[in-house]
Amino acid sequence: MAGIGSPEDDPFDFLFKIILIGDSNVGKTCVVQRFQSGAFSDKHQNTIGVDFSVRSLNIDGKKVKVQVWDTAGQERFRTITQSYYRSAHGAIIAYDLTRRQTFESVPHWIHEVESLPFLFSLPPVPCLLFCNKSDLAENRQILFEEACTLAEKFGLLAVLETSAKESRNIDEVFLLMAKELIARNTLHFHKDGPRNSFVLDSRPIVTANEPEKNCLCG
Ligand SMILES: Nc1nc2c(ncn2[C@@H]2O[C@H](COP(=O)(O)OP(=O)(O)OP(=O)(O)O)[C@@H](O)[C@H]2O)c(=O)[nH]1
Ligand SMILES: [Mg+2]
Repeated sequence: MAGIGSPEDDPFDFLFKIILIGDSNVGKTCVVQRFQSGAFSDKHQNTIGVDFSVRSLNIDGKKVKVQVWDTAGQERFRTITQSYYRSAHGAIIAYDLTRRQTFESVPHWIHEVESLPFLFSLPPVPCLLFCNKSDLAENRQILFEEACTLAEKFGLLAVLETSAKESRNIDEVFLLMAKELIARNTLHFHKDGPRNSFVLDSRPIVTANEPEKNCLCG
């Protein structure tokens, strides 16, 4: 599997493709922008289709490229966004803790992930939940404990409260997912690939152990 651009110019140890889903206006794009560039803008523009971004992380001395596909939450883009699911390694689902409706949509998003074919993961597809806008806690409509219960019920990896505005828990979301993907995937050495690199094989991968299901409560 090829990396982005020239592997010689930009070698990496791992490459993970992560799909970001959830209702419109929960702050998916703001979270990705904060993760990628450290910036936050109040200027709002709904995503049209899918936006793509990439950031390299250093995890335990390894260079990990995280490609994030930030999807539009609006219903009218659903056909386009679903076409990106199958080449993702993991899914991150977002809701807005000030709007209960966005939390009630989470089972629907989980169902979408479970019902669509993923090329690079066998079920259960690693799925992580975050509740955004924790800076607006005074308008909270969903207790964190409710989110933990839901995460446990559906076997999600973790649930985190984030704020793109105040830069809370943003890197942690992607780090948790990347670490989980490193832990659960069998890696194959590609002789012709980037120097000193292991990249994910494009076959579905069987894991020996069930991933630990965490709810980061408290
Ligand atoms: N207070 C607060 N506002 C936020 C936060 N994150 C995003 N917003 C605001 O929420 C609105 C929606 O943000 P987006 O990132 O565009 O939402 P989205 O989920 O990408 O929406 P779609 O692209 O339509 O799916 C914008 O007005 C943001 O400024 C946050 O952490 N705190
Ligand atoms: Mg968006």
